[in-house]
Amino acid sequence: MADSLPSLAFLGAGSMGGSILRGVVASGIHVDGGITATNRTTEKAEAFQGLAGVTSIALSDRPEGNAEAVAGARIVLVGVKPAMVPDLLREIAPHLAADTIVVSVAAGVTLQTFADVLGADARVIRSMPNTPSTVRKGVTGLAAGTAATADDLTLVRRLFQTVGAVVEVPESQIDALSTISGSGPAYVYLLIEEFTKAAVDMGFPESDARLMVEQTFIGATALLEDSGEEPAELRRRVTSPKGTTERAVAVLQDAHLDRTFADAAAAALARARELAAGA
Ligand SMILES: NC(=O)C1=CN([C@@H]2O[C@H](COP(=O)(O)OP(=O)(O)OC[C@H]3O[C@@H](n4cnc5c(N)ncnc54)[C@H](O)[C@@H]3O)[C@@H](O)[C@H]2O)C=CC1
Ligand SMILES: O=C(O)[C@@H]1CCC=N1
Repeated sequence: MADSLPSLAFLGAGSMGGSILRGVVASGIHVDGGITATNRTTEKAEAFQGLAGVTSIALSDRPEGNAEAVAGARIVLVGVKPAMVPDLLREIAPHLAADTIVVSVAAGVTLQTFADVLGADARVIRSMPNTPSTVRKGVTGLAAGTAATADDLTLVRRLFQTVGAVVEVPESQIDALSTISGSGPAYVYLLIEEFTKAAVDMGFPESDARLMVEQTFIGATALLEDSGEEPAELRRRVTSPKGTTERAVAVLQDAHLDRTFADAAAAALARARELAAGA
């Protein structure tokens, strides 16, 4: 792993940009020239004040903040909502150096959209990270634009490896990756919420229900990571023949989780295509 990163600008450090920023800071990696984050409001900007090596700008106080952040950065992360990306790119285009690497985290926004605004020579890499990047357990997909060099991709891979695992894919697959690992944390939290309701319905106080469910998810996934076993084998070890788990798993399988997850991913993919079309 590299021991330093070049200067970073996070334009839009909300849920996602903020997660990457916090993960990078938590990693302790040295960032040559530091990190600048911009957000619209002072409230959002204050969330990053006091973080070592981070300059946090509220655009409400400093309207030129994005231009300032870009001027000092080697890697610029575009972390605003998809519909806001073209306007932001028009704003920063005059301030980008020829070798600035622009990294998008926006769902659905294509490399072509970036090239349309920044020009075909702009060095753009599409990323699709997820929020566990905050605790350096993220998964990030990367797809490089044609003008990005191999060294650019190496630098950006290094950035995201400081906050988790990295998967390189062609751009044609990045929206599909988003439906799995980008959105995936939300699916996991939904399962936790619903499972907790089942525990409360069995008479447990909310606090005990939460502890049982959350520690079960944390423990089961930690065991998966630590053991290196297949999930199916770990499930088998819980499921005694003719025992209680077998009955519960049969009910879950009857609910066609396989089809439900496939349908959910397909719905997310359809929405990514709408976003790509500017909807
Ligand atoms: N939330 C998630 O789990 C993931 C989000 N993404 C992508 O990340 C992007 C941001 O999503 P979230 O972080 O969820 O939204 P968010 O609303 O939490 O963050 C967006 C931030 O952008 C700031 N902002 C708005 N206009 C700005 C401007 N002109 N200049 C600088 N900052 C500006 C806002 O102050 C806000 O803090 C989206 O494009 C989304 O597709 C990608 C992967 C996962
Ligand atoms: O919901 C969204 O559009 C973004 C992309 C993946 C996760 N959050």
